[in-house]
Amino acid sequence: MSYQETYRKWLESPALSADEKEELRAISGDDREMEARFFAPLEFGTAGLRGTMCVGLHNMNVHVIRHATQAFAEVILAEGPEAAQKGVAVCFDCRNHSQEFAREAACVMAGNGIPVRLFDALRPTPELSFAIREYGCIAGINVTASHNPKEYNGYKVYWADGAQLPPHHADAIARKMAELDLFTSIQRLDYDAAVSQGLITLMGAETDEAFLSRVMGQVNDRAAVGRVADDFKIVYTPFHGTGYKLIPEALRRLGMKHVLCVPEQMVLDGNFPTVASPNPENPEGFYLAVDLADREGADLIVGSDPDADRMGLMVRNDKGAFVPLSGNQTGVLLLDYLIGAKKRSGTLPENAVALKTIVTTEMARTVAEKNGVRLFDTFTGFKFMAEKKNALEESGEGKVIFSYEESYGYMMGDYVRDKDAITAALVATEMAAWYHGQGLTLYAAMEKLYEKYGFYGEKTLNLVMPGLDGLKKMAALMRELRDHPLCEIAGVAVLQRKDYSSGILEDVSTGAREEMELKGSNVLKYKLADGTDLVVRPSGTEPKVKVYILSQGESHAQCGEKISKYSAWAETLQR
Ligand SMILES: O=P(O)(O)OC[C@H]1O[C@H](O)[C@H](O)[C@@H](O)[C@@H]1O
Repeated sequence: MSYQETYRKWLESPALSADEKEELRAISGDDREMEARFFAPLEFGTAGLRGTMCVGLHNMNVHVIRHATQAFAEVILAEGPEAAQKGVAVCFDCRNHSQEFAREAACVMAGNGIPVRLFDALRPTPELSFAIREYGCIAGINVTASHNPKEYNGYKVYWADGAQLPPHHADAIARKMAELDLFTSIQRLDYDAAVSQGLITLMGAETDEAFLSRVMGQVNDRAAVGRVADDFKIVYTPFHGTGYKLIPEALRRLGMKHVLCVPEQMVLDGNFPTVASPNPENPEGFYLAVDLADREGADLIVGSDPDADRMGLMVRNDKGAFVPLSGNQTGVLLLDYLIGAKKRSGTLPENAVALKTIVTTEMARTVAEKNGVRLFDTFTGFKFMAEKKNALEESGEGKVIFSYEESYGYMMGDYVRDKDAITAALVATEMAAWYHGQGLTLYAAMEKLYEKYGFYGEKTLNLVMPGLDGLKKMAALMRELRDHPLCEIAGVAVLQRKDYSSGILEDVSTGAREEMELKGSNVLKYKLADGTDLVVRPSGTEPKVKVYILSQGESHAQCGEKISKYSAWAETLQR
């Protein structure tokens, strides 16, 4: 069907309200807008569906939510009646329409006879992952666009282990969606009817408490906090989102006496009025936190994104000014701290393992291996880390103590299979308190790690390619890099090329090829003669190709020079 036909189908459907039809009529003369909204359905990417909120096939609205949920329900029903009766947990964040979309998803599951446990109000993403496992649900749904700008919303799907669906399973939903008519295939029960029939039940404070008690089990060294609690101060911001309740509560339970929350950003608001982007990866959003921390003489700033799966830290540098720690740095600090704390308390498993993604700093490998801990790489996304954790632990091959990716995601413990800002904020605060007791800021602690393990520097360049043209440009760039394999980059020889799509590693000088364990993802990785790794991949969540520069050298200056050189090269890839 052409986009014009799909547009007309929507306009004529009785499923659309008068307001929705009005919105569509308003774009009738705008061909580009019509094409952008109706050229194709949204695809399941790194984290399920994500799009801007408006009426359209390529957007987030109740119709797309119902359609995806009908397809998901049929995938669940195919597992048999016993599996379906385990039910689905449904969660949502603070975004505009999130609660409405979550209720719609619940009503469609109920209409298919599948029981739903719906949160009574917004909750952090990791609490959903926990609830699926805790209540033995078959699956989960989360309505959130995580850290994206306010125009976006998203739909994440989880399976019984509490992890987001791996690609082969998500593909089954996508295939079902293609088979099912978006309007006429939907089986939906009204919310009140579903509640009165017991098909929708609510989760509330009891689930928070069960989750928090597991989170608190991740504390390694409460005494380290007790020793500094009188003067160690932190500032926390939830960026208007779901971390607002449980993170301050977890920090209080840790024994922190001075937790100052940024009042303007404690206000739940899907318009994120105080920030351009509610993403702890963007340090600009921390300006209110920095003001408060400077006024109050705080030592550390912790922030979580709107669905409280990402966590970011701002620390005082050697001049006393607040600077961001990158996700790579925070992960390295946490990994080193956790290994040390667990060794000190005698709780480090003998076969301890850490996980990171292929685009995360190699410094983590050095830290792990120098401490006798194995480290494995996965593709981007916690579904892959969850899969690896399950496989290693089920086979008895290893016990995962920490998993992380550079994009500010950290996972600890056994009760979640997704990134978890609640536990990460707790352990990062404990770690900062432990260093504070030795007169060190996290900034100083990071410098010591560089001296101990070697200098590393990372940078990610985003080659933004929006719209329909952008999709084509991204595909063309990846094709070109495959059709004309690079032998040198910015004048430096390429030693190895890894194509994670085919799973082939090629030695450039000998031409020898071998199969890698990881394959099936559109990612290219180059190992260069100066020790740098460069990775090129299209983002699964935003219209951009990401180029990751992972350098190492003898000093910060040397890493910096390499980063500038390869950044200049990466910019030449922008179409
Ligand atoms: O690099 P992208 O595909 O855009 O993904 C960036 C990030 O998006 C989400 O937050 C996912 O949950 C992460 O696992 C991922 O690292």
